[in-house]
This record gives sequence, structure tokens and C-alpha cells, in this order.
Amino acid sequence: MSDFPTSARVVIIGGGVVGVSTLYHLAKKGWTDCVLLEKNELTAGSTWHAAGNCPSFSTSWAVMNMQRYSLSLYKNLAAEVDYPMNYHVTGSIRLAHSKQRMQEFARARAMGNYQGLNLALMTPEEAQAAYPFLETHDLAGALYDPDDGDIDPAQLTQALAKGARQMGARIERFCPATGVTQTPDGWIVHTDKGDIACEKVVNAAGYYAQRVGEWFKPYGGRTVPMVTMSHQYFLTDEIPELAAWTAANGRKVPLLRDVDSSYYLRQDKNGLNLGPYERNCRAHWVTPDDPQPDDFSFQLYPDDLDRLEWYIEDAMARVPILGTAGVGRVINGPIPYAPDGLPLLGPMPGVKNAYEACVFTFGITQGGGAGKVAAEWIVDGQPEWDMWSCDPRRYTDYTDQDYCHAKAVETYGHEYAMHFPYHAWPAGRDKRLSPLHAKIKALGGVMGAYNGWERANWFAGPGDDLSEDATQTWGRAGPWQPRIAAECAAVRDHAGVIAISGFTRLAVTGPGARAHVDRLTASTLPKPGRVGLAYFPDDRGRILTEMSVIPQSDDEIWLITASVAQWHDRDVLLRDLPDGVTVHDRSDKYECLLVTGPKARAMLAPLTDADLTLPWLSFQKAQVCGKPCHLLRVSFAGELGWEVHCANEDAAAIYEAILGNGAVPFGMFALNALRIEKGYRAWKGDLSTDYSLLEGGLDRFVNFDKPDFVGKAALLAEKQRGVAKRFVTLVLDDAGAYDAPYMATISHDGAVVGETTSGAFGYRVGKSIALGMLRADLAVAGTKVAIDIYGTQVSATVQADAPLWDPANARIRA
Ligand SMILES: NCCCC(=O)O
Repeated sequence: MSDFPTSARVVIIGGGVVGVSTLYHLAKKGWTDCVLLEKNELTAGSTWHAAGNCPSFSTSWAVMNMQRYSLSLYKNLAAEVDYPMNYHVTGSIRLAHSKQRMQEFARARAMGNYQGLNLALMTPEEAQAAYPFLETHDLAGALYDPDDGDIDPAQLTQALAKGARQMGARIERFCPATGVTQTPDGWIVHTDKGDIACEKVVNAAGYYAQRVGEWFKPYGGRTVPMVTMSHQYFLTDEIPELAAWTAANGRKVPLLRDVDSSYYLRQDKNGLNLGPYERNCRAHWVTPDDPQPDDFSFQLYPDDLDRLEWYIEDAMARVPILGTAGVGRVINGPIPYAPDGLPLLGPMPGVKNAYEACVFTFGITQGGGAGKVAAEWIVDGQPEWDMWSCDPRRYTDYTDQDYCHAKAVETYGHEYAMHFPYHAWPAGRDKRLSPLHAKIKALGGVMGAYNGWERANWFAGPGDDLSEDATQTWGRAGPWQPRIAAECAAVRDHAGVIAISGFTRLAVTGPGARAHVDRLTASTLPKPGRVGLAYFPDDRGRILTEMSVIPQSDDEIWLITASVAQWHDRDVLLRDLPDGVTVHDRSDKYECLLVTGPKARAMLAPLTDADLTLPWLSFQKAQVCGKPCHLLRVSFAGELGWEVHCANEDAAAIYEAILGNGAVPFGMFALNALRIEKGYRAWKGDLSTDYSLLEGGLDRFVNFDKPDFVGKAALLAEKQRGVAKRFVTLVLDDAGAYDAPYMATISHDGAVVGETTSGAFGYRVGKSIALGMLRADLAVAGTKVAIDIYGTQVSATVQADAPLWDPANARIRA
């Protein structure tokens, strides 16, 4: 009798390192009744040919967390499961050619040190002492990561598989999944060996994730946003000098990354392994003449070293011994890329009880942490850390194949690029254009993409340098700065108008709609005719999201939320949805114009029959320019203002009329500067699941008198014991040239006591402001702290618990 499993709690499709790590971590959490299906042998996709590097470095807090966890897991895994592995912790040196790169390193060092990693900055001389074959004359410095190294990817996967099996989980090799069927209880996963009924299913199919994803389309799924890139590295023959050094020192040289030239160079036995991320890179399987084979197990693409010529020469100049050896083996293998190069890890968009753990470009160093995160999503419904940067729902339905291809090529070619705060990457643009797009561009709009929607970041004037070079700075420099200052001044003294295209608009309808939303939020829902800001906790009381709520009746609740939160917040509202209640997404049908500033009333009055004396947080339906609109008296800019929501087709006439009445167009950069002065939080910076509502200073939005809401018990318990951290507004004592970035560490008496969650210059108050989280006992007005801003300790002062701008809300109520 066959012992092929017919049921399991979870079926994982794909036996690369991430799928196997997910199985291992599920078993660790006690979910041992799980099955992994692999069409060939474990590792047959991208894992087997991965370079195996293990950096902890990332400029993303969440990704660094994941990688840090992986490395700590790998250190003990061999002993834990009794599976010896080739794992060499050699340390790594990341080279900087510029001051900006050193600033990036300094920020990562601070983040890393905060996470317990021993990242350290190096002078060129220190780098050369650690790596004697290195040419350093043109370097600004380096970053040392002592935990970096290399691991054998196949052995790592087998070790995780052994551990999972030891705990009782099952792996079915040479058993391709062939499809899925949704059932009332979960799923049936089909294979040629039989069907497996399961509660939950995971797409961990690597570069086949898009194919597997198609099976979920009948159940609400979408095309997985990804493209497969070819990544080449080659191994040299033995280098006698390297062999002699290794013998004399009893260790390998550190892994080297020349990130400004875009390659890694690692010692492999007594030769070197050079892996460039070349600009002239190549995607595969994107055109009809290059179809993806049904089975590419353990296969590679033909060598194409010509593409790497520039990088090979550059590396030979940097480490001259490289030029003394012949090329041995070339590995040119498929690596899946999401548009931003980060994985898809979390709930499968639109599909219940299904998850994605796929499209990893750095799967070896992320695999351990990814398995932990995937298992937490599956078992607990939420990961320990906020993982939005990797959440599949960050990509909604604008991500067609052209977009994915263009972005993957851009991202791969800039794998190690610095991500400057005022730079908008050019590939994959113009996916969603508002009816005002041409007009905004004609006015000088310099655009950025928000959930695929093009919005003006700022408005350029004649002679402004719009080249990419101008944006290569972490600082408050560049032509946009005086323009943002002028836009903010116009909003402060007069009135401005901004098109917030692509705002997410959701409606919950049906008998009991209000009660349903009420149970999901900690906040008090307003009455019809009013607008309320509502905060939605998870079960731990942590901040899932914030939405504006506009009840129409007990059976119809409208919600407006951030553009990029579209699919995330839809899921928030779908939780425990009662029979008869439905969630509708109406985002595409409307445009939103925020008209704000002390003259906003005067700008709108001639155009509308609305009652503009209705108070702050009022809602009304009215005509603007003879067109039906919804007017919300709110302003994220912190001035008198109305959001005018109109049908797309009416937006151009209304925008023209508002401009015609003298409103000044302003952009998203100005809006960010304006909101921070009011202490208004931004989603996934200031508002994240790394913090509870009480830590986030949102106490006044938590109504403990409500009989029940998600997270109430956790918040009550936290209230009783007191918060460990507390949200604060900080002002830099000397504004200098740099605003605080996300996750800059905050110190007091030499110890790290918190972190920033956003920073910007507030032009109305003339100060550089940071929002952040501070140890609760220090979160009192007047406390002096130091913020590590790109490597400089900048003195800052904790502000009183009130907005810096218009603390009495007199202007918004005017
Ligand atoms: N497998 C990609 C590794 C890249 C890096 O080590 O930077």
C-alpha cells in the first residue's frame, strides 16, 4: 500500500532552500503534519547553483532582521540536525568609492549594531590590512561585516530537510504538483501520485512561481509579479599567492563586494569567484521565442562572459591576483526577480489560506529567516517583525509583464545601488495615469509612482536640474528644495492643490457593516455625515493600518486609505467577514484633489454649492463645477482644507477651475514636510506592526469602552503594565544638511534608546523634524538625545506631546 500522504495541514510547493526552510520552521512551531512537494530533487531550481554568500547587510530593517536570523540559525544548524556543512564565516568587506556610499554604510552600521550585528566602518588602510591583495588608492572607505561568509546551498537545504523530517514533516521528491482546487476547508493539491487535502498551501516554486500562481487565479489570485534574470559568476583556477596566504593564515580572505562597480568577489578553495550584477543584464523566458521550459531542473544557461567584460577588468584592477588565473567554471543560472528585487513572502493576494514564499534573489542568506516569517504567517497569522517590504500585497494589479521586465532589469543592474530619498527610479513608469497627468506635467510636475499611480513629487521651474545626478544625495540639497519650500509657503499663506491619485477607496456594505468595521478598529466610528480617523490593530494590539472612515449608514461604511495599502487594507476588512457583508474596491473610479491652506474656502466657494461652513471632519455630497463630488473637510497638510473626491472624468475641469481661482499646485514631497509638522503619521514608517497603538501614541484613538475589538485584550494588558517605548516628535538642535532617515538610531548617555520612524524638514516651523520611538522613561519634553544621521551624531530634543504646527488645531478648524 502506498504511503503517499492524502492529507496535511500545509502543502508547500517547491523544494528550494526557502520551501524547505518553511517546512522546517512549521515543524519547529509544532506543525509537523506538513508536506513539501518537489518536482525533481531538492535544490533543483535556483538553490543548487546559488553562490551561497551570506551577507547580513541590508538598508531595509526588515530584510536585515531576516538575514541576521538566518546567519544565527546557520551557525548551529549542522550540530542541531547532525548534518555537517561547508559553512565559512570569513567576514566581508564592502567597498565605498564616495562619501555618499560611506553615509549609506554608516546608516546600515547603526541599524546593524542595533540588531546586535558587529558591522564596522573601515578606512581604506584597514580594508587593505584585512585584505592584502586589495588596491585601495581610490576608495573612500569600507564596511566590515564579520558575520558574512559562504555556505554550501545544497548542504544547507539538506540540513533543513533533515531537521524537518526529524520532527515529522514529509518531503515528496520527484513529485510535481499539477494543480490546486479550493475546498470549503482549504485546498486539494493535485499530483501524479495522488491528491493531498490540506488547510493551507504555499507557493515556494522559485522561478516557476508565476506558473504555480496561475492555478490560484480562479480563486481570486493574480499573476505573480516576477521575471527570471540570468546571473553569472565564474570560478578561477587556483591562484598560488592566494593559496600561500591561506596556508600561512589558516583562513580565507574576507568576501569582497565592490558595490559601486557592482560585483562580489569571494575566495572559493584557493581561487576566486567573481559575480557581477551587470547593467547590460539579460532576462529570460519573457518573449515567445524564449519560452520557459517545463523542466529546467539542474540546468544552466550558456556562458555569456562577454557581458561581464567591464566588470572582470574592473575587478582585476581592484584585486590584481584575479588576473593571474584562468577562468575555470562559469555558472549562468536563472534567478527570479520581483520588480524591486525583494521576495514575495506572506499572504497570497486575494486568495484565502494561501501564501507566497517565492521570488528570492538572495535566497541563501534570506532562506532561514524567510522560513521563520512564512511559518509565522501560516501558524500565527502575523510575523514577529513588520515584513511589509517583502509582503506580496505591495504589488497590485498594475504589475503587468512589461512592468516586471523593465523593473527587474533596472533592479538587477542596480542591485547594489544607493536608494536616495529624492530619487524616482525611471523604469516601469506611467502604469496608471490620472486624468490630470498631462496637465500636472505641463505645470512642471516631477513625478513619482505610488502603487503604480503617477503623482507629482514636486513642481520644477525653469532651469531646474532634473538629471539623475542631481538626486544622488542623502541631504537636503537639489533644485527641489527651494521649490518644496515655496510650495509649503503657498499652502501656509494662501492655498495649494494636490492630486492624490489612486487613493484606496473601500466600501463595506450589507446588514451589520458598521458593527463589522467597529469590531476591527480600536477607534470610535463617527456618525453619518462625519469623517473619523480609525486605527486597526492586530491581535497583539500592534498597528496594522489607519483609515479614514465615512459611514453612510449602519449598512454602508466607506473607507479611504493609502494607495499602496490597497490590497493590505482590503484584507484587514475581510477578516471574519459576516455573511451578507461585502467589501468593494472603488479605487479606480475616482480622483482626489486636496485643496488646502487658509484661502482654501475662497478657492472653492465660487465653484460649489457645498456648505463650506460645516466643521472639521465633516462629510457632504455637493456639486463642484456642476459635477457631483464628495467633500471631506480634512487636510493631511494640517491647514484648512477639503478633499474633493470626484469621478475621474470630471477631475480635469475641477482641477483647472481650482487652479484658475489661484490655488498653487504642490507635490508629495511638500505634503510630507507639512504632515510631519502636524505629527501626522505615515503608514509603514511611523505606523507599523513593530509598534502597538499605545506605543505609537495613539491612545486617544483607542476606545476601551467598546465591548470588544481586535487586539483589545492585548492593549488592555499593555495599558496595565505600561509601554516600553513611546512615540515622540524630535527636533534636530541644528538642522544641518540632512534630515533623519527611517530607522536612524537614537542614543541617550551613549546607549541606543530608540529609533526614528520618519524625518523631514518642516518649512513652516523652519526645523528638521524626526518622528520616532523612544524608551518610555525618556519620552518627555526637553530630553536631549543624539540621532545617528548617516554616521554623524546629531543632537535633538524631545518635543511636548503636541504638534509643532498649530498645536491647538485652530487653523484646520478655521
Ligand atoms: N547570491 C547573491 C549574492 C550577492 C551578494 O553576495 O552580494
